[in-house]
Amino acid sequence: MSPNPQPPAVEVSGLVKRYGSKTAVDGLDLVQERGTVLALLGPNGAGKTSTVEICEGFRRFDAGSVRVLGMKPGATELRPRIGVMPQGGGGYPGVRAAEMLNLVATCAANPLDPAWLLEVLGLEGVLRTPYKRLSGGQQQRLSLACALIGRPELVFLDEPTAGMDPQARRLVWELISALRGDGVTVLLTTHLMDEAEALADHVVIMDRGRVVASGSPVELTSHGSDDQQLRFRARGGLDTSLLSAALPEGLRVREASRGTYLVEGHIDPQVVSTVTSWCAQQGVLAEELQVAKRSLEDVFLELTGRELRS
Ligand SMILES: Nc1ncnc2c1ncn2[C@@H]1O[C@H](COP(=O)(O)OP(=O)(O)OP(=O)(O)O)[C@@H](O)[C@H]1O
Repeated sequence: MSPNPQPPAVEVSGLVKRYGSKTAVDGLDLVQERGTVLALLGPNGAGKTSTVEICEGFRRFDAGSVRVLGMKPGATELRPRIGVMPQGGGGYPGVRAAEMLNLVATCAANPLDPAWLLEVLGLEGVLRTPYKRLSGGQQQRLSLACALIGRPELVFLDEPTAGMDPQARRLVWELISALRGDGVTVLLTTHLMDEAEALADHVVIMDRGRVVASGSPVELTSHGSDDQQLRFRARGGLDTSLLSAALPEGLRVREASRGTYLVEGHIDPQVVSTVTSWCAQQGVLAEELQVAKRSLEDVFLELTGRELRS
C-alpha cells in the first residue's frame, strides 16, 4: 500500500442542502476516483446543480462533509486545479467569443492555446461574435472552453450539452472522452441517459435530493449477462401474477408505472408470443411492444415509478 494515497477527486458524505423549508439535497453520499467521469443523472429538481455548486465552492451547505481533491470546497489552492462550466453558460454579454476565452486564459499559469481550443469546439467561425449573439449551443461550448483553458485536473460540467444540436453534442462528447484519456477527472450533471451511458465510468442516479442508485452503466442496466426486457403498454391494473404464471420460470413481470409493463430475463420469440396472446385473452392490445436491453431510464423508472424525463 502506498504510504500517501491520493484522496479521491470528490468525496461527499451525508450532504444536506436546504432552501428555506425545501430540502434540495437530502443526505447524499458519493465518492469519485481520480481520472474518472462521473455523471449525476436525474430529473429537473433532483438536486444535481445544488450538489455540484457546493463542490465548486459556490454554495454553502447545511450538513455533511465535502472534500474536493482532499480540500474544503472553495479553498484558494483549489482554484487553479479545477474548471467550472456553470449551467446556462454564464458569459459576459458584450464580450466577443475569442476575447472572452483569451481573458480567462490570462488568469491561468499554463493555459492551453485558445485558438486551438476554439477550433476543437467548432467555434472558429464566431471568434468576433459577442457572447449575447451566439446561439445557446455556442455559448455552452464557449463556456466549456473557459472551463478547460487552464488545464484543470478536475472539471465540473453542469448539463454540458443542454441546448446543443446533435452534431455539437457529439463534439462535446468526444472532447470529454479525450479529457478522460488525458487523466482529467470530470464530474458532470445530465438528465440525458444516453449522455450518461456514453460518457460515464460511474453514474449516480439522483431523485429528490437522494441517491437512488449508483454504479457503472453496465452494472446499473444488467441483472445478468443475457438480461433483456420486453416492455409494453396496455390498460393499467392487469394481474401480472397471471401473466407470470403463463411464462417460463425465471422471468420477472411487473407493472413499472400505471399501464407500462416489463417482462425481464431471457426474452425469446416464444416469450413475445405468450405475452401477446395472454393480452389478447384479457381483451387488451399490447401496444408499443419492444424488446431491448434495460436502459438507465428503465432503472430510474423501476426505482422511482416515474419516467426520468418527466
Ligand atoms: N436558490 C434556490 N432557492 C430556492 N430553491 C432552490 C434554489 N435552487 C434550487 N432550488 C430548489 O432545489 C431543488 C433542487 O434544485 P437543483 O437545481 O439543485 O436541481 P437539479 O437536479 O440541478 O435540477 P435542474 O436539472 O432543473 O437544474 C429544486 O426543487 C429547486 O427548485
